[in-house]
Amino acid sequence: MDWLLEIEDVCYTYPGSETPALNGLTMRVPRGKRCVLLGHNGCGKSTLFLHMNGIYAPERGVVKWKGEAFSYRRTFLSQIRQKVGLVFQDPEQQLIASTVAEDISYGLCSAGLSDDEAKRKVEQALVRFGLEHFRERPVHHLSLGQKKRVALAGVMVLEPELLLLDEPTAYLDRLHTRLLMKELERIHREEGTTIVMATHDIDLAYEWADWVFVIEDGRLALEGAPNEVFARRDVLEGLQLGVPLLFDVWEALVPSFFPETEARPRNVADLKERLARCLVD
Ligand SMILES: Nc1ncnc2c1ncn2[C@@H]1O[C@H](COP(=O)(O)OP(=O)(O)OP(=O)(O)O)[C@@H](O)[C@H]1O
Repeated sequence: MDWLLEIEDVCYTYPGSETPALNGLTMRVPRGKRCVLLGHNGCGKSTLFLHMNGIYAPERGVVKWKGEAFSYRRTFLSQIRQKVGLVFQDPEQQLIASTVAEDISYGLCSAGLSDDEAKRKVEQALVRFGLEHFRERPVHHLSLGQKKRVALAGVMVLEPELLLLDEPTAYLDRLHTRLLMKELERIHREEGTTIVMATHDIDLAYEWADWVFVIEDGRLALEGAPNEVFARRDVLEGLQLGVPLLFDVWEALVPSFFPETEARPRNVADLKERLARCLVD
């Protein structure tokens, strides 16, 4: 496999803390994949993201971009932050400009785009995230979910090669979760963006991802294709993470309705279709 970003034996302990947040973590992000990062509160997901775009430097271990170790010099860091976009869990940490349109255009202007080109991209992003009516709104007048959408738009408009999303659906309602997932699908398909999403939504993880990482106590506990990872019910239940609802439903239907050899459905629509066919037969 072709790795975009590699984390090798990385350790990191916050000042004043006795327990390491990352404790010998080794993992590789496969290029072009939609990856999810699963794990309990406090297992180290956000700390890992902060290492992946060079905001934090590891105490021990190495982070590599396309096989090259991070150097942490100013020029290297400014280049890596153009390639690796990070949307923080808390949008309040991300928003800087006074209005929504200014905030989304902030990174584009620093990237040296012409005013016309930046304006065109900002308009597109406003529509894609359902923010067209908030264009001139002061950022501090927005709800938390609206702020989260502005933060997502402001990073995604920069078209990073690797997009890191720390719980992107937190605070989003159903409609805006769907809009976000549609947008992630589009950038993955059209621009080949590699995406890593930290989430607690195991059902969304199963339907969306093509690679899954499970982190526990600052280390990699499990990784692989969703069907392989979620088949490890023993490990996932031992970690109190559980398995996707579709897995449980499928197991209740096999073998009475479907043979054990049949591949598992990846989403609800797929299951509905198969059930309809099965009931007609
Ligand atoms: N600024 C900080 N100072 C001290 N300790 C911290 C700091 N930030 C995080 N930690 C600790 O580091 C560990 C890892 O935290 P991190 O935020 O990376 O977890 P997480 O997996 O992202 O959690 P969540 O699912 O709740 O977002 C936790 O034990 C946390 O308490």
